[in-house]
Amino acid sequence: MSANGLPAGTPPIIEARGLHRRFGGRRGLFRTEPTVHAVNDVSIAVRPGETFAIVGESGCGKSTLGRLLLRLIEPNEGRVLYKGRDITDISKGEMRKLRREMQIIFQDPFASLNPRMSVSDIVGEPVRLHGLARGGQVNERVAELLRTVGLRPEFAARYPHEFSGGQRQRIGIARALASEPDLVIGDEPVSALDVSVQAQVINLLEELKDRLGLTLVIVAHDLAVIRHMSDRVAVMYLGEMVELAGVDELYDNPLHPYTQALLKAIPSPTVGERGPRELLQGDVPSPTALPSGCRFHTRCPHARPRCSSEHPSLQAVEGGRRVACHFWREIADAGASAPVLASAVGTRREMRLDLYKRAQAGRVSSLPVAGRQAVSAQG
Ligand SMILES: Nc1ncnc2c1ncn2[C@@H]1O[C@H](COP(=O)(O)OP(=O)(O)OP(=O)(O)O)[C@@H](O)[C@H]1O
Repeated sequence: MSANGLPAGTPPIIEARGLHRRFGGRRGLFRTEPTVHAVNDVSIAVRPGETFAIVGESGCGKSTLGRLLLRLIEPNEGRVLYKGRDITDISKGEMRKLRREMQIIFQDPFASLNPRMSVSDIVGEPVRLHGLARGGQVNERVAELLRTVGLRPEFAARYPHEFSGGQRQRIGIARALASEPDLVIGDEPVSALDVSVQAQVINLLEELKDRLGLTLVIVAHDLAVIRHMSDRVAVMYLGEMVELAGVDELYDNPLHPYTQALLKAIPSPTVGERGPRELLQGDVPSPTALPSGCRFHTRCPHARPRCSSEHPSLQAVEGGRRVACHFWREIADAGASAPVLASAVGTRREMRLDLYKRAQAGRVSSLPVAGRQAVSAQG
């Protein structure tokens, strides 16, 4: 076995090495625009066939990292490797060819589909573009793709506004699958959907992943969703990866105080089932004025003087885990990682029940209002 957990000689399907991405910083006549440090020195290696999740609060750089992996935006520093090949500097033409293998599902199924295109054109476009079928075969392929995502082939003649949120996301998934990709990045693929529909779309993604042998990278802020479907999880805070672990290890025994806080903030399906939900104190500092030392020290309940002066490196922990905290071992020894979380987040079946109960209780506060109103119960 190699360091990334793959049999020796098998490259990760996608790999980030020391990626940095900054926005802004332009000099004007009278003032310089602040620089946003969106992604700072992030390295990950995704194994073929796994579901790899990237989680964290809004603004922590998850989406930027997802887009860097697909080269939809360029890094300021660092490299991106696809199946062992360095694709950081390849030409636009070469990248276009590779796009067939690397697809993205966007968060907002209302904004991501062209309202003037029929479903047949939306799903058929990548099929034609990549020369995967011609003439009447394109329509056959569109019908097959619609069936694959649980939609009726007759829907091909309709337009996006005729569908519910869940159905639109299925159309987005069909489009992503149309080019027969190996790697699909889902950028918050269910967070704009009603909670009752979220479970259906998650189940669909899982099923398609197994059936089509895909690798999934899921970007999300909802840890309950991630628990259900991922193999490994990278937790990000202010542009940095602070913890990386297998999903069960992370949920049963989170090591980083930020991961612990995120898990404690997951709403419980039943009041009294576990301790009170503890919301993370304070706001995320601005990515234009990063705190010194550990970036989480301004909100960390375990912070000590060293945390504000010395930046913690990402340390290797047993079992391929990584954590960036000076005091993770002492915190774990003191029992602060709250093992109650294991049962609180629960098994796959409990997770479905959790999503269902949260929907019943109307606990969908993280959803955009437009998404909530427009989604029908059909999914
Ligand atoms: N094109 C851009 N121009 C300027 N700043 C940007 C741009 N894209 C992202 N940012 C900033 O970079 C930081 C990280 O953004 P990013 O969207 O990657 O975070 P995120 O964790 O995915 O958050 P969200 O879930 O809200 O999308 C944020 O401060 C954001 O405002």
